[in-house]
Amino acid sequence: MEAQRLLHGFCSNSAIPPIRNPKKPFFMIFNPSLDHSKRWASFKTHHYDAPQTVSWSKRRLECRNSVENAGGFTGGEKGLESGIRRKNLAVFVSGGGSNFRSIHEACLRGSVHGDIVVLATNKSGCGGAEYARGKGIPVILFPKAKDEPEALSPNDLVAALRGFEVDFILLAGYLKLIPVELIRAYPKSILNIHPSLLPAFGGKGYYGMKVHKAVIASGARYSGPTVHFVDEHYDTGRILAQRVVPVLADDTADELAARVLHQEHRVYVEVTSALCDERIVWREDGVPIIQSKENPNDYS
Ligand SMILES: Nc1nc2c(c(=O)[nH]1)N[C@@H](CN(C=O)c1ccc(C(=O)N[C@@H](CCC(=O)O)C(=O)O)cc1)CN2
Ligand SMILES: NCC(=O)N[C@@H]1O[C@H](COP(=O)([O-])[O-])[C@@H](O)[C@H]1O
Repeated sequence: MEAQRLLHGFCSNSAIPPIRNPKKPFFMIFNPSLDHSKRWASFKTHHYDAPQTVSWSKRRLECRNSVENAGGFTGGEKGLESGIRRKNLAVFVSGGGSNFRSIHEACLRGSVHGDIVVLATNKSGCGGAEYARGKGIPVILFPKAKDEPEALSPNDLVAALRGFEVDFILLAGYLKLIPVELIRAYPKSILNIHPSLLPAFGGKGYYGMKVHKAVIASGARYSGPTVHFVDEHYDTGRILAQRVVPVLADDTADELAARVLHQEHRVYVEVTSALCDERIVWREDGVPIIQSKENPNDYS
């Protein structure tokens, strides 16, 4: 039976082919969370304006799901009224963990349809780890270091995250390079927040206050957080969201850091909400965009 449904979300997973040129009538989405017979669905785009003037805000993506009611979309499961399954999140921290706490609180109040099921850190005594222990969230150590002998190897880390049935990984002030084993195990499913407008002021050596000091020293008039997908290198993955704050003439690095951090807490919760709602869409040119929660016809 062909079920036509407006699909409010897309799994952000490398198995999903990019959205074809929206001016063309059909493209395919591969939803790996469904069993084999139900994974492909074709989508038809409807244009409200003449094709040459169509903009993302005017385009409605309609899923013509040519399969039976696919698992994972039934309302009867522990899913939302839209039938989208609640997601399991892993967060990686190295420090105080204010972004981690902000996302955890959003999960608890229902702003994010997900649960943080595990925290990973390279610093077992950091603030984020202490907060996790206080909330009953398991803490795992990665990577191995001389002062953390019980930490995990990359393959053990992947196995541990699979054991927690993690869907998405959020880096939040984590200061070590994520290994390729984890990136291959979680394609298009690892995000990071960086405290500058990438690609500026990113890469090896750019973390924490070093970033804000470099921004001020450069004379840049604007800064702000970037949320991006993680690839094998520091800060070079696909940009998903940014927010802009002014850099004031007399700003100290601490004042700029506080202004940026306030926006980090907001944008990371918004992005994590979109991730869990499957509202992240991959454009044909490989750029990820976010479907608005309020208006499914709007993207940013
Ligand atoms: N594979 C990836 N791993 C990580 C990424 C990424 O984009 N791809 N992002 C970082 C977070 N980050 C910036 O957002 C970042 C963190 C740390 C460094 C850095 O230079 N680290 C130092 C070591 C610092 C320390 O141990 O105290 C270094 O590697 O020499 C740059 C950018 C998280 N992982
Ligand atoms: N390059 C990575 C980097 O600099 N990340 C930054 O570390 C801070 C962590 O704060 P938090 O522990 O309070 O969330 C945040 O400002 C985050 O952008």
